Amino acid sequence: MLEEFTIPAVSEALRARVLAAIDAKTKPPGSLGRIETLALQLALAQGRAAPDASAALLLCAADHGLVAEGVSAWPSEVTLQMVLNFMAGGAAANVFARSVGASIRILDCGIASAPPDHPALSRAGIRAGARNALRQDALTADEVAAALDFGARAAVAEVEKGAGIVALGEMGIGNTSSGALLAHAVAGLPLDGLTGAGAGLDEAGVARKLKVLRAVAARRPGRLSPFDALRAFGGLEIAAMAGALIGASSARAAVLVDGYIATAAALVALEARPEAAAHVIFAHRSAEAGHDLMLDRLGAAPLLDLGLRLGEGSGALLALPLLKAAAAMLAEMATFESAGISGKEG
Ligand SMILES: O=C(O)c1ccc[n+]([C@@H]2O[C@H](COP(=O)([O-])O)[C@@H](O)[C@H]2O)c1
Ligand SMILES: Cc1cc2nc[nH]c2cc1C
Repeated sequence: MLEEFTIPAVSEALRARVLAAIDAKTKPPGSLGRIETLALQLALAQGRAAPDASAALLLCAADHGLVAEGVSAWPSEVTLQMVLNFMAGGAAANVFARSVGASIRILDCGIASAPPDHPALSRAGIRAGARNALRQDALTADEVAAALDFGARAAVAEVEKGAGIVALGEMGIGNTSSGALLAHAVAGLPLDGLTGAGAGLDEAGVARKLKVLRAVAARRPGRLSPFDALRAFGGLEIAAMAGALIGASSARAAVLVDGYIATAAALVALEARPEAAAHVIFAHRSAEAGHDLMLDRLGAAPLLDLGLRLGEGSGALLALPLLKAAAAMLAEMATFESAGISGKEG
């Protein structure tokens, strides 16, 4: 998967240097807890002792033919309508991005009806939505490869424009179904534990969704490779996020993963490219059932637990100030020596 995007190995010399720099700051060793490990992770991911916390959110949007089977409380048109909202600056993602100083690039990875041109929009031009995965594979091999490549190149472009952190968020009615199916097929997690309300199904709706997902999974039973799972279950935005994770890692950025669907993309990408793990930070624990199963499988300790289940990168943007604080700690905090403070006794 994306072999041309090679991910540099973490420098052990840099690790020692950054750990020493953190311990030289005016605080008892370890007293900034997770902020210290975040600072180290940012530095190692970026390959520099003074990491950059400027962030770009890739907002990956696409549609899903499986919505025809009643797996979402919302119609597919809402994907495009929300993308128009992103363009107008009115969505939660826009509000939070403005409040934390992150940029947003909207990626039309395969929306059923194309949005109008906009300076913040890039188009994949692959296909207008994934096929109905109950009837046939959601994507062809060429479509998966193109979506991975589109995401990887979009991420590299953001790093080249100056982002040290690439945040991954999405918009796609029906995409919790793809997320559940991918986590089931790639990681062997149980489908019933992975199936939740998504954007607002009631109890009967969740039961219907689980029935559909079981039937979809039965069409492609057993464990699948990350690539084959994306073919079978889609979606284009999830493949693009998986590609973006690999692309951003290859370009020496940290990757900030949003909620349930972005984590499914990370599960797929890290199964294919485990060497990217050093770059990946999980922003929050979503309220969507099954997110904790994915996070546990990844050995991830998300930064926030706020009961969020929106998507669109909202949780990643809310976690960003913690990363900014970690980078600022490394860059700006005085050392015992510079501040003339006595060292610890004993
Ligand atoms: O990020 C999450 O944890 C999350 C959890 C549930 C739903 N969503 C959002 O809701 C949409 C998918 O929900 P659904 O029910 O249509 O599959 C999609 O646009 C996601 O951004 C997002
Ligand atoms: C309104 C709405 C906004 C969203 N943002 C991300 N997923 C979403 C799903 C819905 C339904």
